[in-house]
Amino acid sequence: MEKLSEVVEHEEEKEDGEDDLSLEQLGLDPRLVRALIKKGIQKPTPIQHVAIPLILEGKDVVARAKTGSGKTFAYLLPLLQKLFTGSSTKKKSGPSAVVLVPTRELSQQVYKEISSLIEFCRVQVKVVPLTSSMSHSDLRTALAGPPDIIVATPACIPKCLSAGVLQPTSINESLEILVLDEADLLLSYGYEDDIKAFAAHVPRSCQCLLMSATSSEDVDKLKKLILHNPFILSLPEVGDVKDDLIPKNVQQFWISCDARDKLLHILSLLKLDLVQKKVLIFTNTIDTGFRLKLFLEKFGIKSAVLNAELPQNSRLHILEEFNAGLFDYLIATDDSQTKEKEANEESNVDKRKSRKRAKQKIDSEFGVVRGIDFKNVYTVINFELPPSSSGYIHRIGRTGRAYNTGASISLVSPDEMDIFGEIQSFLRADGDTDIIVPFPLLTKNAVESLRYRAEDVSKSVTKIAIRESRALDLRNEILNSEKLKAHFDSNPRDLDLLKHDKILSKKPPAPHLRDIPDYLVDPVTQEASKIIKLARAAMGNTQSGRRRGFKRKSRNDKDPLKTFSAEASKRSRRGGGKREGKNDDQNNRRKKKNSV
Ligand SMILES: Nc1ncnc2c1ncn2[C@@H]1O[C@H](COP(=O)(O)OP(=O)(O)OP(=O)(O)O)[C@@H](O)[C@H]1O
Repeated sequence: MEKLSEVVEHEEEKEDGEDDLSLEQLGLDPRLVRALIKKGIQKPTPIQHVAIPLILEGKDVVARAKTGSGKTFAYLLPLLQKLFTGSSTKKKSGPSAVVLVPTRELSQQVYKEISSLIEFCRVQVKVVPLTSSMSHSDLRTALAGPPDIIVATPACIPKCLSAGVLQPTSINESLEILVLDEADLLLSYGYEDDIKAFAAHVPRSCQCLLMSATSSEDVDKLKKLILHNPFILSLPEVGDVKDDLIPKNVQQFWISCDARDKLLHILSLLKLDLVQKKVLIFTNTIDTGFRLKLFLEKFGIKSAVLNAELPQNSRLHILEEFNAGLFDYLIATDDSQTKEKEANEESNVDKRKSRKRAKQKIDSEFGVVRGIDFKNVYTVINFELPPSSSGYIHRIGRTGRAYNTGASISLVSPDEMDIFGEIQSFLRADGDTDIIVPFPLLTKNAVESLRYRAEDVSKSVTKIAIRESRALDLRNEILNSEKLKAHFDSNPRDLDLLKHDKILSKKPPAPHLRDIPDYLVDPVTQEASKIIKLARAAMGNTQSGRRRGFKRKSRNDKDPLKTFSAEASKRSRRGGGKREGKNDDQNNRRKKKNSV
């Protein structure tokens, strides 16, 4: 039986916030409510509003809601509440709850979220994160006790079972709640057999929850495998938009350019201050990520890279630093398909050696994008389009999380028009106009003014330079990783000292490339950049390191992408700065979209 529409429709009626339920009214324990308030959370998101009472009642739930909609608390809060108030005094031989996630990064993230709630609530609940790379003795130690909650990737559980550190009978006797988080990804990460092996030991009485950002055959498969008679919650946010997969507070833009002009375009966007920080940039291969980093470095733009090749400690640390605002630009290489592509590309260079290297080095439980809660990312840039629409949705979902606003810009070359068309039609409701609109702030003149410098510099970023920097970065990070592991447990403050956005080129950037002289920038772009800076100041975003609270109230009126008018800038144009022909039309379309 699937029970959906009445719950969801009720939720949509409350969009204007008139009769929002408070956290207490959801039936949450006062300790949890206090913990949430300490974390700056005042009221539930729509998915929390619907899911929490059902989960507290003991129902199996499948929750599909867009990226950044607060699905983690939607299952964690009732899960913890059940453990706090659990009536059983019998000593358990196994965990009461298991949370399965597709990647190690997510496992850490969920573990930290649970730990901080437990700490705020001051209750005795033990949670452990497990990864399949842990040794048997580490797993044994972690499971001694036993813990109340295990957070793990699915591959871990069969490993624990076969190593004898977790007994099937203990699971069968103890397990009360099983969560499959990011369920749409669990099977695509190759965990089907692991989940099946585990499912055989899950008792029928166990409450099962399945959370996902998109619906797919994989989600249905998992649903059939694990859940009994669940409530299906699917949350489109706005009634008249087909199925708003990407939060409506994220504006999506694209820029058409040749593949060889992508470096030039991204330079123009960043150097001319046309995007708001923090910025997360996606590439499809690790080499492209390094190419971009080296190129930007030459212009004095420091960035860090994040990819599957880096040691796990470094990856976690890079994420922590970026979230803490220690640097503004992160270049991430994502996607499991990318991993294969990367391995294939390398194998052409030196088949045997490289294949071995690719296999060894690229972590199959790594996911940059999927489910990771990047904090305060305002702009996501697709330097290259991902190979699928769902990849696009997960990437863009790193901005506009919870009640924040954000923007995305995709650089699209002619050979990417097919996948771009697919993404557009995937997002578009029947008869609707395109959701991803041309980016209005970058003029042809602005781009051309930087062409000479960009082309000159891009020639110096050779394949050899890329290979060397990639090796150097890896070496540094392996060293960092060991130091990190040993040191930071006891000296958490020292985390700040270890920077990941270090310059990789041998020479420092030339001063004439670091600063773009005014005469090179046309008046329209100058104005756009000025507005972006003002807006940043008005939004309190001058220091990227400061964590901003979530504000329900829209900040659209201060958002330059919403207020910048082509007409106004034309008036102020002093001789020459001609905008790209399409932009007026684009602005009109954009305004129309924004008024929805
Ligand atoms: N009720 C709330 N009010 C404000 N912020 C919230 C609320 N609930 C969660 N958040 C914050 O919103 C952000 C996104 O939440 P979360 O990671 O759970 O999203 P998600 O739906 O799991 O996204 P994804 O599908 O990308 O994994 C987090 O930083 C979280 O702390």
